[in-house]
Amino acid sequence: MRMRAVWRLWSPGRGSRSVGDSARRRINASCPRAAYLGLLAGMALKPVLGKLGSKRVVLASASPRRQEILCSVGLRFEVVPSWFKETLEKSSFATPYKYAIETAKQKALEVANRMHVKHLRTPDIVIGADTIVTVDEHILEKPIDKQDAYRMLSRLSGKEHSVFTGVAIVHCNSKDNRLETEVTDFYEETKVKFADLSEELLWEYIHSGEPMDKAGGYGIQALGGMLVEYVHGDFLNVVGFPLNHFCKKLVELYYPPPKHTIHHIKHDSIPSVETFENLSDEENDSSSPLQYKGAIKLDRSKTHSSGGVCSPGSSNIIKPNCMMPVENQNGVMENPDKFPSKILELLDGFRASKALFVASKLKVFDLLKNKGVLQAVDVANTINSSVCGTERLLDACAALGLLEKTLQGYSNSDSANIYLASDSEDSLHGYIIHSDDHLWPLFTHLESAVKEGTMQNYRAFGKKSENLFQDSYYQSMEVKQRFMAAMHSIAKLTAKDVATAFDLSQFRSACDLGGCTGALANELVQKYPNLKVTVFDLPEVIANVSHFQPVRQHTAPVTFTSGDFFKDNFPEADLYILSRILHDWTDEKIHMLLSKISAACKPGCGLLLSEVVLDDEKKNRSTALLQSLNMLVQTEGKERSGSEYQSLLEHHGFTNVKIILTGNLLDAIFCTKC
Ligand SMILES: O=c1[nH]cc([C@@H]2O[C@H](COP(=O)(O)OP(=O)(O)OP(=O)(O)O)[C@@H](O)[C@H]2O)c(=O)[nH]1
Repeated sequence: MRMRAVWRLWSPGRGSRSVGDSARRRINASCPRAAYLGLLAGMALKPVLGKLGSKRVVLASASPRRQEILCSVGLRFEVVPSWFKETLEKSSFATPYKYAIETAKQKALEVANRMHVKHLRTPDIVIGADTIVTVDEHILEKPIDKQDAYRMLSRLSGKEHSVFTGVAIVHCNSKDNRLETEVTDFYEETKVKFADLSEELLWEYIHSGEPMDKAGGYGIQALGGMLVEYVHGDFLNVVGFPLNHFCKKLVELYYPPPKHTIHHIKHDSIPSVETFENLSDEENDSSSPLQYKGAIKLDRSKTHSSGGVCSPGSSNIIKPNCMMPVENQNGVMENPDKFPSKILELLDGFRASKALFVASKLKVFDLLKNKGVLQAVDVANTINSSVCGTERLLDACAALGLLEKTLQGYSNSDSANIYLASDSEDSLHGYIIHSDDHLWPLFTHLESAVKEGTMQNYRAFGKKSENLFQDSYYQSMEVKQRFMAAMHSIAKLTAKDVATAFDLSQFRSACDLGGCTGALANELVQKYPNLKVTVFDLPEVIANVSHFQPVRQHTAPVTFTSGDFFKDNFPEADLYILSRILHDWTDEKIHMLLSKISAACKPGCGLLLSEVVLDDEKKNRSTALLQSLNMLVQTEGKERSGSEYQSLLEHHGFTNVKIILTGNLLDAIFCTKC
């Protein structure tokens, strides 16, 4: 059996497939019931997603497979890999799965604590997982070297073994600055049987490099799939995350079924599709004040009635658009109406954005940060606006979670104090104003941009953009400062995650090409005190960087040098950085730039990119895909997928391309010059 044919099934190279695809294909071929359940899992998560949509969900895992499994069902989450060392004493656990659960729990708790203490960003939910393989009463984790992989795989050869994934879902709450956590955990077991493996096959597989970061030393979703005779149970559990069981847990946690319906639900291994679809609307949220709780107790004739009025106070009259579940003839709860909540939310999106923009522009958040609590009339007087208009704006902001409203008046929410006040360290004010003044007018011409396939700067601002940056962003001092403030906001928000995505400790000098205000550079010198970082950017930018510099920084200062990276020679360095640069340009210009960088790089030099990385199929990451539209209306560039970046980079002699989806607004890509 030769292995070359399916190589790259998983790696982010061209022709790679997502775990969803490869997993589904395999399940379909070998286990129709599992295929059915796999599909159900996707549907099941959707309604729960609505529930999680407003929460800050963190995946405490560096495993790209876990990230992709959860991404593929549309869950929105940040990735913060756990620093917990997997060194629990195995013999102290009565069963292997208890060990996996405890490790998963410790991984998640470590991240919850770290985020709470260090970053003052207490997540709502942290998910941790740990996958182990057990055979002949041995627990196998990830091999430490090739010999170890050999020992593991030869143990598995010709036998059935178990794969356990322990999962911990940690709900967090910050009370008086103390972190409170509530842990829900579970495990899933899948049995896998290996064929007899010849020495030659075994070593060929080990030399492919695939076993090294995988529990038991194999990746069932890729080459390792060829070693497998059968799988009994959840395939994705073997890959690293038991999605189906996870969905069931979420449903259990968020939608405990009303008692009298339990016996009606047809249980296969998970509740039927209809039951999950019932959950898709916020209005079914048991914590919602508009939940129409009483209606569930209606006698059947009333439940099936189609007339009447539905109001919170009149529980025994029901109309279909109240989205109450009703029983169908099989006794399964169904939603009579497919209410278009998602579409309505999108329809409203621009109103919410504009409310945020206007409140920011009128400095409402600055005012409330300084004054604490104010009545609408006081806010109106201070911002020189009508009382009736201000009151509606404040109410809308409160309903959107940006403000808090009590009898005493309006005050900032925690996140408004951190991100919306213009003087706060992590303020997004600059980006909000840029969005209102620059992106909003451009987006009003999205239709033309789509029809013509070009940027809309001329239509929006009456200026031809022959030289994008000179003509669009640096045409006046005011626009330039606004643009720099916007870039600074995003760079500050993302810098830590980008700077820590890869270990860059071997580098001594770095040059951030187009590094603007130096926000990422300043983060890098903090993390790597021995790294000398130069920011190289246009003279117009460099002339204005001073007031963006940190006040108290106990590291060697970042150096700023002016020049045009397309035309001028840039400073020598052993690490080059391009953050949000490539997405501005066409492939042709990118080739020009990468070829210059490649020529400047000695072998072993590194190149760090930070960009929004699209999934290869360009269908999952809506924020990233909307960002690509953003590039369409204002530049000649676009956002690209991991494979597209990989191919651009490899073309210029950069190898070992690694991508980390940080869960933040920018992802990180690292490669080295061979
Ligand atoms: O068939 C496959 N089996 C297992 C995997 C991958 O193996 C690892 C398991 O390791 P662990 O649970 O310790 O997770 P890590 O990768 O170290 O990430 P954490 O940060 O979460 O500790 C996991 O990545 C599985 O996906 C596989 O790919 N195929």
